[in-house]
Amino acid sequence: MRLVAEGLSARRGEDLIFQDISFEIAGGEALVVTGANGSGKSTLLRVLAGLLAAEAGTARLLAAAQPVERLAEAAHYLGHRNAMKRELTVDENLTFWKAFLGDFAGGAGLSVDEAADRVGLGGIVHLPFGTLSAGQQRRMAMAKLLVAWRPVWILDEPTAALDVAAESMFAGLVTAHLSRGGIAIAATHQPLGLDGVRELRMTGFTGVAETVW
Ligand SMILES: Nc1ncnc2c1ncn2[C@@H]1O[C@H](COP(=O)(O)OP(=O)(O)OP(=O)(O)O)[C@@H](O)[C@H]1O
Repeated sequence: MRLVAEGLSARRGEDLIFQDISFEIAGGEALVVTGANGSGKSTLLRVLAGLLAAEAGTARLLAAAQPVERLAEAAHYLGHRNAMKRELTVDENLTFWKAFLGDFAGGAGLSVDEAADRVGLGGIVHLPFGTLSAGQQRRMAMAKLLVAWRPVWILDEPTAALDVAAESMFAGLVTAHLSRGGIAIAATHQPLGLDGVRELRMTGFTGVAETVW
């Protein structure tokens, strides 16, 4: 499996945020996206996740398991927000995501209870998500990655609000995902505690006039 991005450019409003970004990631590899605030990390991840149209370029997953029309079909996206309903319990939220996302070919997600155990929160799946601490909420959002098998993980600041123990737990989740042949792309200001990770450094391109193209 390979994720191939070629000539990606993106615009927010009138502004060109970045241009001509190309990279290739094989199964089992991770790419960390770094750069200053506003340099376009989240924008790039949103383009990869299919949430924002690219101005130019393509991102494709070449997978042996099944033909992939859109990268988003094979990807989990964990954004700044946790994408959980506050008034539903942890169990109800994760059960929804498990059914909604389904499994991509070549793998199977964990049960809700197993996923909660894996993020160290096994005893509290009956609680409304909104009653959890910020760090617990983030851990539960990570459990979403585990309940449905998707080979590509797209992660925006995944370890914000996590304590040191949770950071190392998360590094373990990503390492296990890579060892299953998965791919991880993470924007971060903090080291993720992963070995041998490639870096894509965003330098920013905001405010450049269209005529510069
Ligand atoms: N919805 C939007 N409309 C217009 N401009 C936007 C929008 N969202 C982001 N931008 C602009 O796009 C640029 C890149 O933002 P982006 O969130 O991708 O950066 P980032 O590298 O992820 O930043 P941070 O490290 O602060 O999270 C910024 O100049 C931002 O102001």
